[in-house]
Amino acid sequence: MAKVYYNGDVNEQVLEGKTVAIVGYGSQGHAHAQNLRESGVDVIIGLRPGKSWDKATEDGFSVYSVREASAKADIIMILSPDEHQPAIYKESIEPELTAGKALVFAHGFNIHFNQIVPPEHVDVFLAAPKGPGHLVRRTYTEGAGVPALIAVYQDATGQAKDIALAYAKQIGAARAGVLETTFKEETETDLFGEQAVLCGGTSALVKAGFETLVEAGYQPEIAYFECLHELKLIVDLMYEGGLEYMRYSISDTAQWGDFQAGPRIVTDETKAAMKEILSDIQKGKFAKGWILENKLNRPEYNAINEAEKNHPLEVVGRELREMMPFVKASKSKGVVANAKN
Ligand SMILES: NC(=O)C1=CN([C@@H]2O[C@H](COP(=O)(O)OP(=O)(O)OC[C@H]3O[C@@H](n4cnc5c(N)ncnc54)[C@H](OP(=O)(O)O)[C@@H]3O)[C@@H](O)[C@H]2O)C=CC1
Ligand SMILES: CC[C@](O)(C(C)=O)C(=O)O
Ligand SMILES: [Mg+2]
Ligand SMILES: [Mg+2]
Repeated sequence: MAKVYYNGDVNEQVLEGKTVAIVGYGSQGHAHAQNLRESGVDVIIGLRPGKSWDKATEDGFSVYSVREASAKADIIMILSPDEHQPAIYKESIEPELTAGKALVFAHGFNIHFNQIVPPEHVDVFLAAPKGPGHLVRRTYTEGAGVPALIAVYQDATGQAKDIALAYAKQIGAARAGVLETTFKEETETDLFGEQAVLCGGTSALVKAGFETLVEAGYQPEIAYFECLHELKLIVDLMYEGGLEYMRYSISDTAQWGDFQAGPRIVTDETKAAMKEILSDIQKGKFAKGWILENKLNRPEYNAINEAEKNHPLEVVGRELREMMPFVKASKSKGVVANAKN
């Protein structure tokens, strides 16, 4: 059984007297910065001039160039997009990495796939929330938290694990649970989870269900509610009490349908595809493709992104959400206001 750390297991005093620089003020960046500050940590922000710089300034932070912030900080957390991190690191962070500082990641991609190679005299660790940044922030303000993983890649000070735990605690994660892992395990499981289940698998399932109903002549609005909107309500039940609680709440008819239809949808073939996806991640094939796609300025990413925005599911969804103020309310909490460019 994995050891899970909670608030009482963690000594946050190791962060006392230390300055944390958060590089990037997007989904994870704004959440880490605001949660750490409210937990009493000294936080500064590293950015290039632009929208995020203005937002972080508006939110009351001292904002510097990434180089200046890296020079001032003891702990440098890189929360810019994975694909920009190697260049930002080389140009603005590496020159300021004096002995005893800590370089921190929320995802292990660039260390695990050797895109960033830090000097031996710094701590390198991971504090990776297992949830979207806007929920890292929202749950913190509600007195709860999103669980996180920590991992130590280099321990130059002998304190890397304690600092990692304290960091995770101060963003609110130890309210929910913090687990120790390795960069390899975090990177491979995170990529697998988002591709096969959480994002890729779920989006494809929702779209296929919607298309099946609409192609059979049913109203798109009904198909949207059935295949997308209600998914959140079902997943909320799973989140609160596992599959058992979800099945307790749904009708027996639905539960029988679940048992009968589930294995016809996710077949041995689907599982074989999942194994292939995992293998591509483990062998570095996915990473290589993503790095190349970025070098070419994302031709495929941009084309698919545009087509997806115009999918009938998205068109009808935008219209229906306009009529649901409680759904739109999440925008004012920052989910869309802080969205990526
Ligand atoms: N999104 C999530 O919820 C999760 C993300 N992670 C990890 O967290 C890290 C951050 O991801 P995420 O929060 O999605 O990132 P975002 O895409 O939200 O980050 C955007 C931020 O990075 C800044 N940025 C972009 N390029 C540069 C640059 N060249 N110099 C300085 N700042 C720059 C942007 O500023 P500007 O406005 O100037 O463009 C903006 O503030 C990644 O490692 C990711 O894998 C881990 C768990 C979940
Ligand atoms: C599920 C996607 C994620 O891994 C996350 C929010 O945890 C990400 O990279 O954004
Ligand atoms: Mg993740
Ligand atoms: Mg991820």
